[in-house]
Amino acid sequence: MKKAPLPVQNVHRSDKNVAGKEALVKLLRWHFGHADFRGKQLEAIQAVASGRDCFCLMPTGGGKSICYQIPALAKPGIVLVVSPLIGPFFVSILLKENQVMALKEKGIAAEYLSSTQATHVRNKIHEDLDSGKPSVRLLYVTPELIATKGFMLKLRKIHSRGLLNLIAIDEAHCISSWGHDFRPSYRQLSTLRDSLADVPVLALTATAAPKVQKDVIDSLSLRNPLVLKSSFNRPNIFYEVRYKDLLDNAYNDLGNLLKSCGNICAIIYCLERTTCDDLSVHLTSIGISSTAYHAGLNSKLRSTVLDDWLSSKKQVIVATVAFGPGFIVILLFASYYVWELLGRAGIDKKDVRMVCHLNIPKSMESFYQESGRAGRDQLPSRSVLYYGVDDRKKMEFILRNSENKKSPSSKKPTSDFEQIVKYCEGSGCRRKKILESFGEEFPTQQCKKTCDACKHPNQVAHCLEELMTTGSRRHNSSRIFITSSNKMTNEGQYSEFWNRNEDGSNSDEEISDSDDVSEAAKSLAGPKLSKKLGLDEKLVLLEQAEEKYYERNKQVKKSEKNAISEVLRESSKQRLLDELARVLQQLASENEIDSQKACEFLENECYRRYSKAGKSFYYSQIASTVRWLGTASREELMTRLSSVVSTGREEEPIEEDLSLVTEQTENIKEEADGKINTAESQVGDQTQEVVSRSPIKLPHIPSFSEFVNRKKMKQNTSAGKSSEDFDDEKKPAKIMKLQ
Ligand SMILES: Nc1ncnc2c1ncn2[C@@H]1O[C@H](COP(=O)(O)OP(=O)(O)OP(=O)(O)O)[C@@H](O)[C@H]1O
Ligand SMILES: [Mg+2]
Repeated sequence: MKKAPLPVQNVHRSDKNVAGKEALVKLLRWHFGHADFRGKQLEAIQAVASGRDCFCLMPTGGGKSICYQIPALAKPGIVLVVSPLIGPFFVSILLKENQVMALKEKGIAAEYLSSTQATHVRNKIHEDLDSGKPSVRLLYVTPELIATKGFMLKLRKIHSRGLLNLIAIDEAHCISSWGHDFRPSYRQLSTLRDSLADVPVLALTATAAPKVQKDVIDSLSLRNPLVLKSSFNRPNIFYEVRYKDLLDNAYNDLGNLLKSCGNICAIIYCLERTTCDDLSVHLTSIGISSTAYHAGLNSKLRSTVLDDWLSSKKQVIVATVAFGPGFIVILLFASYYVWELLGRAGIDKKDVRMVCHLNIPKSMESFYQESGRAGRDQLPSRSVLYYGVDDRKKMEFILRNSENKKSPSSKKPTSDFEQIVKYCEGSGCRRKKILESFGEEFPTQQCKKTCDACKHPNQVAHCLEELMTTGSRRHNSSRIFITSSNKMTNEGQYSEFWNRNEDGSNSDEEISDSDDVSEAAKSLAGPKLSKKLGLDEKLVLLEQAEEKYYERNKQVKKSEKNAISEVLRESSKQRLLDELARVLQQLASENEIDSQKACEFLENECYRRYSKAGKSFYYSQIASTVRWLGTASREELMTRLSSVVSTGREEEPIEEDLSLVTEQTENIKEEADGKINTAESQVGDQTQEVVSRSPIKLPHIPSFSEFVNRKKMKQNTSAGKSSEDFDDEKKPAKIMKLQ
C-alpha cells in the first residue's frame, strides 16, 4: 500500500535553513524504513539542502540514492536526477521504471522521462512540469535529454518559479574520460552550471580514482563543493579466486559451490552469451534454479527473466558483462552483443549472497562494481572469481584492440587490466589489493581473514605455484604470470572478436548480428582476412564462410537458413527503437512521434521488402534504416514517421503514395503545431519550426546490393564515373548519401 507523504512543513524549518537532523531522520524512517543515516548520507543531504554543491564518493551499495531522495522530500519543488542510459535502451528504461515504481510505492512522487514511454504518459509528466505547481518531486532524466534545448528551457522555467531544488548527477564518473565508464553524453552536463547557476549540484559516484574526482568537480564546475569520501571497503564480502586451470571443470565446481551454499540468490557474470546459456542449462540440470540473461533474448523474455530473478522465482542469474563503447565497436560486429545488466545498472536487489565471475573482468573497477552487487543488505556475502590463463589472454586481446581503436597511445584499458590480473595472480590480501587500487591504504590485519589469501594463505600459495607449473607446461613457456600478449592479434585464435573495421569498408552493419552470420564472420576472421583484399574477395570469402557454416550444421535446412526469425525481427525493432529514441531526444521531438509504432512500421517495411530475399538482405535494410535515422533531418523524420504512424497506414509503402504522404504531413504538421504550441512553445523552443509545408522527396534507403554496387563503382576509378553518376543512372529519384 502507498504511504502518505509526510507534510513538508514538519521537515524543513525554512527554505534557506539547513534541515534539522531529527526531521530528516523522521523522513528516512517514514518513507524508507531505515533507522538512521549511514556513513556520510546526512552530511551530503544537509550540504545540498543549504544550497552547497557536494561531491559524494561512496562505494557500491553505500546508499547514494538517499542523498538525493531525502532532499526531494524535505522541501517543495523538484529534484532532478540525471542518470545514464546504461546498456541497451530497453533494459535501462526497465530499471528506471523499477526504481520509480519502488519510490511510488513508498509514497514518493517520482517519474522518469524517456522517449520509449507512451506518448500520453510523457505528455502527462510534461503537463505537470508546465503546470506551475508540479506534483512530481523526483524527476529522473538522461543526460541526452538535458542536452536538448527544449528541455533546458523547461528547466529554466521551473527554476524561475523557484521550484528546482537540486540537480543530482548519479554515476558522475561517466563525465570523466578517465573513468571506467565514460559516456560522451555526460560531457554535455557541463552546461548545467551556466544555465542554472544557483541550483546546488550533487555529484555521486562509486569511482574512487583521484583524477576522476578532480575531473568530475572541474567538468561540472562545482563551486566550493563539500567533498565526502567513504571507505571503499566492503567488509561483509568475502573475496576469493579459483583457478580454472587447476580445476577439472569450472562448471561443476561452481555448481557444487552454489549447492553447498543452499538456496541463495546469486549473479554469475560471463563474457559470452553462449557461456551464459550453457552454464544456465548446466546449473538447471543439477537442480539449481537458474536463468540466462543476455542480448540474444528478445525484450519480452529479458523482462520476464529479470522479473523472475528480482522476485526470487529464480535463484541464479547468469548474465553477460558490460564493456565500454570501445568494446562495442569491436564486439558488435562479431555478434557478441555487449550487455550491462547488473553491474552499474542501479538494480537494487539486497539479498544477493554471491557474485561469481566466470571470466576475468576487464578492470579492478569493473570487478569492484560487479562484485559489489553482493551483500547490499550488509549481510555476509561472497565474491568468487574464476581465473583462467586463456581467459586472461582473450581479455588482453580485446583490450588491446580497444586501445588501438581509441588511440594508439592510449594504454588505459591494459594498465587497468593489469591490476585485476595482479589481484588473481598475486598471493597477498585480496581486499588490500582492491582498496589500494583505489588509492586507499589498508593494513592487511584489518582484513580479518575475509579473503582466501588471508584465511588460507598456504592453500593459495600452493595453487599459485601449481598454476605456474601447469601453465609453463601447457604454454611451453617459463613465464605465465602477467605476460604481455602483443602477439595476440596475429595469432588469429580469438576469431570471434574479429574486428570488422579492419576491412576498411563502411558496411559494418551488413554483417548480421544474427548468430548464423556471425558464425560466418568467425570463419572468415583472423589471418585469412588480409587488409589487402578488395571488397569482392571479401564478399566471396564471406559467402564461402557462410556455406562452410551451413555445411557444418547439416540439420539446418536451406529454407531455414534464410528465414527471418521472430527473434531477429524483435532485435531489429529494438535496434531501430534505440536509434530513434536517441535521435528524437537529440531533436527534442519525443512527444511528436510514437517511437514504438514508428519502429514497427520501419521494421515491417524492411520485412515486407526483403522477407523473400532472406535475412542478409533484410538485415542490411535494417542497418540502412538505422543509418538513415541517424542522419535524417527532423523534417525528414516528421514526414516519414509522423504521417504513417498517426494515420495508421503502416502497411503502405511510402514511395507508392508520395502525394498522400505529403498531404498527411500537412495535417500532421498542423496537429503537431498545436501540440508544440501547448507543450513546447511554452518553453520557447525555436527549433520546433522546422517542419516544412512543401512536398518532400522521401529519402531512399539503399539495399545491400545497391550498397555493394556503389562500393564497386567507387573502386572502379578507371570507369571515370562517380558513385553518384551510377546511382543517377539507375535510380534518378532515389539517392541517399552513404557515408
Ligand atoms: N541509511 C540506510 N540504512 C539502511 N539501509 C540503507 C540506508 N541507505 C541506503 N540503504 C540501502 O542500501 C542499499 C543501497 O542503496 P543505493 O542503491 O542507494 O546504493 P548506491 O550507493 O546508489 O549503490 P550503487 O553504486 O550500486 O548504485 C539499498 O538497499 C538501500 O535501501
Ligand atoms: Mg546508485
